[in-house]
Amino acid sequence: MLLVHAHPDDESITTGGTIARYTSEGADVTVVTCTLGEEGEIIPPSLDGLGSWASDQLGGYRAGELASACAALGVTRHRYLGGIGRWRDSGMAGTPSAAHPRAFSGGDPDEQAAQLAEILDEVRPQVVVTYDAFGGYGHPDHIRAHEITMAAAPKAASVERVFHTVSSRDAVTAGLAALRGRSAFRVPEDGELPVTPDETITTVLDVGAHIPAKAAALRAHETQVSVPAPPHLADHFALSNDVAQPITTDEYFVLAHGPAEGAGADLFGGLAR
Ligand SMILES: CC(=O)N[C@H]1[C@@H](O[C@@H]2[C@H](O)[C@H](O)[C@@H](O)[C@H](O)[C@H]2O)O[C@H](CO)[C@@H](O)[C@@H]1O
Ligand SMILES: [Zn+2]
Repeated sequence: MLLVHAHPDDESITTGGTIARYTSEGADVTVVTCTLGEEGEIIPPSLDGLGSWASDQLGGYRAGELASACAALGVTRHRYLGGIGRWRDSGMAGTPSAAHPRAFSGGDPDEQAAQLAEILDEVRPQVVVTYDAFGGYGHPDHIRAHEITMAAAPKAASVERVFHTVSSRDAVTAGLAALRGRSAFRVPEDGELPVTPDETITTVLDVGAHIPAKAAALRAHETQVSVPAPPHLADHFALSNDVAQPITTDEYFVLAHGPAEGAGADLFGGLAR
């Protein structure tokens, strides 16, 4: 399996349970991260001086967070698209950082797809995972990660399936309902978080046994993610916007390429392993 993510933290937020489950089952799992997350906000006040508005050292710091998160998930190998530092976090849609000469979303998509194809040829994954066409929630780097993955992965000789990682409307609604009145974070209204209608989801992967590993990986991204401290059950987290998001015991996917037979509860279902 190979997963293509835009920033350090996405691998844990959207697919942390999936990575932990498959590595625990002995699968070879590669994470490709396209940027260093240089334009991120910073949660701990003591680390604020790392920000792009100050010393601009956040990218290097997040590389360390990512290494810790990958270790917590048992990731087999990690690659930066084009090599570490080649592409820079573009910032949220409409922010000036998109004009940076190394901004990922402003780069040549053909060059970026070729860089990904090089990693696919090296690693030879059976299954590839990335975001849907909206990038999950519209971040320009997530959208570009989707675009280059869909350009490169279906053509790669080893790739049998490509999935989009999505959030289930029903699971998010139920998760938020269980948080109301007991979370230190703001619990959003139904419909406020970007979700996928459950009738379009093709694969529901049970990751309930791997929530501790996912929570440890989320906590490794201390500049981006807050997870309630134990002994609280790690059933939710918040980003720097302090908006509660449920940690669900399933992770959800839409099959975008390859055979559907056997893929309902296992990304490798029905494939020779
Ligand atoms: C999960 C994810 O993709 N995070 C991105 C995102 O960070 C968000 C952004 O700073 C937003 O302004 C905040 O309100 C929100 O809380 C953050 O999660 O965008 C960052 C800048 O491109 C990126 O570094 C971060 O990884
Ligand atoms: Zn991201």
